Amino acid sequence: MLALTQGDPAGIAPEITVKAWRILRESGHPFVFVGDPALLEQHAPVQAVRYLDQGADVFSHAIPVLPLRLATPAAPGEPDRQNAPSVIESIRLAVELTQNGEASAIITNPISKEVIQSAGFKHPGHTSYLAELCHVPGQEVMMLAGPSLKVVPVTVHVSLRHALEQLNTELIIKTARTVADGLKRDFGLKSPRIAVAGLNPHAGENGLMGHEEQQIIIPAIKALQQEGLNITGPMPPDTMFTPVARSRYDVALCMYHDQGLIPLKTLDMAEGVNVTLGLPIIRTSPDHGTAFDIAGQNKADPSSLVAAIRLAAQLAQNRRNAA
Ligand SMILES: NC(=O)C1=CN([C@@H]2O[C@H](COP(=O)(O)OP(=O)(O)OC[C@H]3O[C@@H](n4cnc5c(N)ncnc54)[C@H](O)[C@@H]3O)[C@@H](O)[C@H]2O)C=CC1
Ligand SMILES: NCC(=O)COP(=O)(O)O
Repeated sequence: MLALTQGDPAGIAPEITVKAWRILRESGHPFVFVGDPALLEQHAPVQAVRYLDQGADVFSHAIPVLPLRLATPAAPGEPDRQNAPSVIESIRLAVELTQNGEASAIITNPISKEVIQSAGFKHPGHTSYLAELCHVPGQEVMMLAGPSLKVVPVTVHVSLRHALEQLNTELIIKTARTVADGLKRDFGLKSPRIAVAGLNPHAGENGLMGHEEQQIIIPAIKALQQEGLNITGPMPPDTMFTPVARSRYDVALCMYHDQGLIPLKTLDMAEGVNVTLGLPIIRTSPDHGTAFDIAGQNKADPSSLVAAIRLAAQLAQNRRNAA
């Protein structure tokens, strides 16, 4: 069974959950929503369950819900930090259910980093919180996967200035190893082809436009090649996302968040999925955020959540087959 978290109750999570259920009840891929049933029950039949495996019998006629209560009723588009503890508890509980084997994977609905951090949450997002809950802090790697492209940002939710300060050879090496392991284990690629982006225009053009390529990126690539990884670069960032360039690699290792997420969302916004590599559990998520601007207006596209649920089920199956 798959566990789907609540997400921010004032965003589009309730709407895309209902829409995803309508799509998936036909094709299978049952999930249990871990959250407040009040968010869904005006829009779809809902049935409370005590155990996740009860969800299988329920899913064809109602959304199975493992109930959690919000502190205050949700108003679409008006996030309230009083509900942050319930948002966080949904994630914690879904992870626990995955760790104890009740769930085969977790899919997280979007949360607002600003809202939960204003309520005292110490993590920049799900990814590092999941690693803490799984007792592997620092091992987590964010990958965005779509039909056209997979990208991994080496530095993630920090300012661009801070990203430059964080970037170093060891971080690139550690990230690339996790990516190679994850693509082999969960995606079934025998020797994943990793393309490393340069940082500077024209990948620095031999030091003419910056030295990070020679000082940081090329030493990492050489070390990883010596370990046997199928890794190339640094590639000029402005041409590495053309169709021809993309056909030559399985995943692009990008030096900062938007270097990878802009091409990914431009090409694959509807079906892009955020996958956390480096965890003992499987976690996926839609590639988009809370979309407070359209919450409650029946405008939200559930495709990315549906893709995230399908991919989580596929990855769980791959792990079962491998075991
Ligand atoms: N996995 C997660 O929990 C993520 C959370 N966020 C959080 O979401 C909040 C808002 O972030 P933004 O940068 O504004 O990104 P966003 O993805 O929420 O919205 C950007 C634009 O895309 C539109 N959009 C997003 N998803 C859509 C969908 N399914 N259907 C139709 N239109 C959609 C929105 O209406 C908005 O105009 C922030 O607090 C951010 O931290 C952002 C990305 C991922
Ligand atoms: N830009 C991706 C994003 O914000 C998702 O972060 P996380 O909550 O999955 O850590």
